[in-house]
Amino acid sequence: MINNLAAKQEVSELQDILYEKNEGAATITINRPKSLNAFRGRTIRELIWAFRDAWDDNRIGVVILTGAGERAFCVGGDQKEKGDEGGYDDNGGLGGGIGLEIENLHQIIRNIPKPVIASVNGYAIGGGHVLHVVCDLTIAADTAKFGQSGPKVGSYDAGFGSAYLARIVGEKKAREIWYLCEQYTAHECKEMGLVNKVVPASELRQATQEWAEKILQKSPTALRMLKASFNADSANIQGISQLAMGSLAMFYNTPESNEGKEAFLEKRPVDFNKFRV
Ligand SMILES: CC(C)(COP(=O)(O)OP(=O)(O)OC[C@H]1O[C@@H](n2cnc3c(N)ncnc32)[C@H](O)[C@@H]1OP(=O)(O)O)[C@@H](O)C(=O)NCCC(=O)NCCSC(=O)CCC(=O)c1ccccc1C(=O)O
Repeated sequence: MINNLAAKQEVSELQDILYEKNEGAATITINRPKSLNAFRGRTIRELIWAFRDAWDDNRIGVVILTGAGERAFCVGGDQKEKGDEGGYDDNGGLGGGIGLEIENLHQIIRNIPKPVIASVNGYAIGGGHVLHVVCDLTIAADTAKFGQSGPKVGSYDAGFGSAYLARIVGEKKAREIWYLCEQYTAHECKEMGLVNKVVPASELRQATQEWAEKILQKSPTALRMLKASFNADSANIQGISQLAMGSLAMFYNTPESNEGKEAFLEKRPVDFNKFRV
């Protein structure tokens, strides 16, 4: 898996996340609010490092993942950091060849033997939506918005982002989410079984804390084994995820994918018609 000593050297100073530990709970906050907490290569490396640290620390029994500011949890890959020739290359993190170790991040969220709560404080879009999907539990502010956007911007997560999503919301709904790229309210997501609890935005922090405290009162071994059991049923998606990220690396090198990215950055309507041949 991941050598956390090497990772620690690489992220010796956290720039893109905040990380705090308090009475058994570790809170990881994606801290790029100016970009609506979009992630770049460094962000993913820092997230992996923090999850690994929480894994190694026996005093930690629950992990909370959230976003800084009031607008966003995370809106996926930072389109402004994406190069013309294949992914989010910023000198490292070549997992899957897309310049982001996103597969490793999904794996560590799933495999850390402690419950992970996504505390969704705003937009959870694209790769940011996938992050809450792979967390064990999701508590959302009533102002939060959820959705996938890949096919609008020339991207996709055809691993846990699609196959595991379908297990949660059902095949039809998962296809709708990806094919139409619409946004859904927190209450709509609760109805789909995609969100566990919705609270007023001003109560999100407190509600998340209360769930963390309830989890901390439970047997850590029982929770560890239950999480392993829940994971076992969807473990085959890891192989699909490898294929998906490998194909994404090749897709990012195409004019079709670039059209999606450029249209978003230039704030103009996208034109994929020329690729329907
Ligand atoms: C999130 C929005 C719906 C918010 O809309 P709105 O409220 O109108 O605000 P904006 O004015 O659009 O945005 C404010 C400000 O933030 C910048 N910004 C927003 N999103 C991004 C981003 N992803 N990267 C960089 N910057 C972003 C925006 O440009 C504005 O800045 P200004 O300087 O003021 O112009 C809306 O913003 C939106 O739809 N954003 C795009 C979200 C997106 O496309 N995310 C990536 C999707 S890719 C995907 O879904 C599948 C792929 C995937 O999951 C994945 C898998 C493996 C690796 C990476 C990814 C990945 O996510 O890329």
